[in-house]
Amino acid sequence: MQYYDLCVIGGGSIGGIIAYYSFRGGITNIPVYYRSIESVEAIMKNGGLTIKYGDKEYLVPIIPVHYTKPIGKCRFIINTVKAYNVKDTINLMHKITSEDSLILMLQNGFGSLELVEEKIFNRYIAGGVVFIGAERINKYYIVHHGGRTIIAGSRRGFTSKLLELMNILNRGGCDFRVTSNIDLYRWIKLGVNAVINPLTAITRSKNKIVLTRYGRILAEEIIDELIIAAEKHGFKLDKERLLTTIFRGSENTSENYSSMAQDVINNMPTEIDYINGFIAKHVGEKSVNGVITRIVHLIEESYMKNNYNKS
Ligand SMILES: NC(=O)C1=CN([C@@H]2O[C@H](COP(=O)(O)OP(=O)(O)OC[C@H]3O[C@@H](n4cnc5c(N)ncnc54)[C@H](O)[C@@H]3O)[C@@H](O)[C@H]2O)C=CC1
Ligand SMILES: CC(C)(CO)C(=O)C(=O)O
Repeated sequence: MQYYDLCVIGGGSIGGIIAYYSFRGGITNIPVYYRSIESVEAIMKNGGLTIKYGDKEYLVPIIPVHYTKPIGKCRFIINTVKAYNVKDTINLMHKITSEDSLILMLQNGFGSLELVEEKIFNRYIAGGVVFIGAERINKYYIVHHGGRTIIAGSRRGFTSKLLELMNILNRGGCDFRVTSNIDLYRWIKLGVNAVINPLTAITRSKNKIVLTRYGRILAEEIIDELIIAAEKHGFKLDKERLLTTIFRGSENTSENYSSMAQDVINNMPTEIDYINGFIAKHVGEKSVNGVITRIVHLIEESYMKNNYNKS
């Protein structure tokens, strides 16, 4: 059985960026698991992934693998598929891990980490929040639009494995930090995503749309409800600090189309149920977050075939 230091599941925008930082951090053989065979072939032909960061392009020589054909076990597994695809990767995660492996889930919103914690035992499991803007232009070309921070932590108690992963990614230039209170950061990141993602998706705009007059008004309305939801889970969030974080995040990734705007532009499903839909579940479906969730679902229905008759 072949052993690898680090594998990525889901070679999209963030998966590609993780491969980039890992390679620069000294990991040379990085299996990246793809859902489509066309992606595997395109990346082989290109000799790896091309990552554009600033005005430079870097070729990252990964090992592209189809997710149905695992090639060995991994010490670190970074899962970067969309939240609604996580359930399809459970089997793969079982196959490519041993009891010594650490799985890091990097999905936005709430639900993905919980699902993996529920389904996978005898493994180290952590969650992380990503403050990086990235865009997949084609199957092998990804643009890094800014931000470089990832905060990670395990809800199953401290593990030094996260510090090992931190060393690799820090060496590669990623500002990867480890926290003992990952849920606090997940709530803060939920605030960032609950504002930036739907506003950019509805308007098909870059992240800087949030900095406009109406972007700021809606941000406040969304955040007021998030604070109520967080309180129900025992987290007291400060509104002004949260808004500052959100507006700073929009500035740092101003030229990025958020992951949800990219979904809408590419006629793909969105993660709205894991973000604003999750908040609406706590504060009522008639809330601002409830309305935003339904508007994004309406937009999805406008392009997802055969959905028009669904109730
Ligand atoms: N793009 C961004 O700027 C940011 C994204 N995020 C979050 O990171 C996560 C990933 O987002 P993106 O990279 O933008 O998504 P993406 O859609 O670009 O990439 C996800 C990839 O996973 C692949 N995939 C789906 N099912 C699979 C399977 N069973 N096996 C292997 N691969 C599979 C898809 O084909 C796709 O290429 C999301 O939860 C998103 O919210 C967080 C921060 C920033
Ligand atoms: C940080 C941000 C807002 C970057 O665009 C993001 O998390 C996303 O696009 O999903």
